[in-house]
Amino acid sequence: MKPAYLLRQAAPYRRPLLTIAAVSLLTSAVTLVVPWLAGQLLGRVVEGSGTVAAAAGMGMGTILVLLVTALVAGTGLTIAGAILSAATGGRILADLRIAAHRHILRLPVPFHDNSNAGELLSLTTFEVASLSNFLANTLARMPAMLVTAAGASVLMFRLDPATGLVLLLLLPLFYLAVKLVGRRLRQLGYEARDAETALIVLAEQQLEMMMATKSFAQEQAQSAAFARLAEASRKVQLEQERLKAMLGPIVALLAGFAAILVLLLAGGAGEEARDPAELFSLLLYAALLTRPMGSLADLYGYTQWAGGTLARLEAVMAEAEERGYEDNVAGARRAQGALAFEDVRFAYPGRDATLDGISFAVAPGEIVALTGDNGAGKSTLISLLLRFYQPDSGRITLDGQEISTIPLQHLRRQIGLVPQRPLLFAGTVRENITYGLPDASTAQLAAAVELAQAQALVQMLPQGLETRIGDHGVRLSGGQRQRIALARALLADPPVLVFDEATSMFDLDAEASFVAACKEGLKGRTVLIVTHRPASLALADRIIDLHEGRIRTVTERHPKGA
Ligand SMILES: Nc1ncnc2c1ncn2[C@@H]1O[C@H](COP(=O)(O)OP(=O)(O)OP(=O)(O)O)[C@@H](O)[C@H]1O
Repeated sequence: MKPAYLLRQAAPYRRPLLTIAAVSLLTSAVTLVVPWLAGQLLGRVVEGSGTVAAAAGMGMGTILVLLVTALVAGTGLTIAGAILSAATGGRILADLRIAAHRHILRLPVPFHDNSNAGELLSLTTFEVASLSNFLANTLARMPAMLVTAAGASVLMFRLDPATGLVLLLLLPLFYLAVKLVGRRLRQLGYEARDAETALIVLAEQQLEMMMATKSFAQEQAQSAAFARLAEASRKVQLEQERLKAMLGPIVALLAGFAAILVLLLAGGAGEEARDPAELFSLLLYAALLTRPMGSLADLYGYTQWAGGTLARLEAVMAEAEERGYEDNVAGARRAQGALAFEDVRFAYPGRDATLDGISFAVAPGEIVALTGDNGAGKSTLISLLLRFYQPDSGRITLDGQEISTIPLQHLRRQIGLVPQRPLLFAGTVRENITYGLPDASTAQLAAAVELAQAQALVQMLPQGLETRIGDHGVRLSGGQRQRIALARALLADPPVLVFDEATSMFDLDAEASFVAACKEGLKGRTVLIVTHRPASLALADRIIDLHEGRIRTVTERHPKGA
């Protein structure tokens, strides 16, 4: 674990963490006083005199009051410490989650291409939870645990030096045992986390593939795959819990044996009879010592394990965010919509160039169709325009300004994209359409629905725009989903519209009618249409045909001035 990163994470919570540490130190001070007072009380009860207290002139009543006060204070402090730890742990958890999630949303598309959604999910949910628990509970309470252990040892040593000697001899043995078991615990912690993450990843993937599983009748195979992972996770967790279950009590037992030994030595060694008050205190201190010893062993493994999670979190947080985020782009000027690609070349990492030597310009208000074989690079070209990826060379401009210099969100808000596979979420039709413009007016909504040829669909739905779709709602057909995605892009009325096979699932009549409506409704907007279908091609002023990443032909359908 890198302590510097840990300290940075803990820095904003310095105050509550220090408060927890202070409260637990106080608790441990009170805890250390109790055995002594109890010993004195016992001495009074048995013999009528406790040596030290008697010397200090303390009466039995005073001792009783002090003892009760210490017990009540100890209880109060323990409760306060637990609540404080829970509150601080919760705060750290929420903050870490929010920060990690915000960061993940801002990471570039290539990062998401190469990472697994399930792994990110597990990092921001249960892994971060264990980390915040570690910071607030384990780390903040460690000083108190050490102080209790050290305090009990020192006080025992003062009461009886032979005790101290035995303790000193036991210490290296104890350290060795803790280190060995702690190492195994750390390994098991890693394995348990990996097993649990693999399970989440598979479950997520299987839920997404539900219809494929059913149509290929693969339920048994998929169940078996899940069962294997669930079983693996159970086994690791069992081993982990078994070790944990044994560790604390066994260490406590050994410490207990040591205490008995100490008592025997201390009780029998001296020529004079021991003061029963001292003996009783000694016994209580020995009992007190057993608790932190067990916890310290557990702590060692846990610290190592939390370090692993921290390293994963650190790796994700160290990934650079997309360049060009500006928090306030609301006031930026609407673009005219002139686009230009100038000798653009682009290759996905580790692959040959997907696009090469791409040059073309689109004037504001022009409609340009991109066509070409599967894999020719059409969607990639659109991705470059939206700055999902950066060209390796060449320039892409909007209104003459290179897009890499335009604030990212402003650029993207100038472009209404309808992707090949519309992404709709479980919510109402209205929520889905207004996704990019949550405060759209009724008139804007109605216009977008009409232009997307979605009125008939909305009227047909049981609660119109308020009908829930997706999970717990109505399932829509491919063409219906496309209409909603179209309405979503048209709603904000951006100066540039990009339709990537946006009407590929429309029936022919519907497509022809959409094309006709677009001719009228999209006047003045720059439109890029990726399509193979004649009705959409008929809409275009120009058709650019791509072949293996290069422009093969350009067909002017409505030559300028004609
Ligand atoms: N994220 C990615 N990482 C690596 N390679 C990719 C990625 N996305 C696409 N490709 C590759 O880039 C090439 C062009 O893909 P693209 O989706 O741009 O083609 P397309 O012309 O839109 O095809 P289609 O008509 O089938 O939709 C393909 O060979 C594809 O495998």
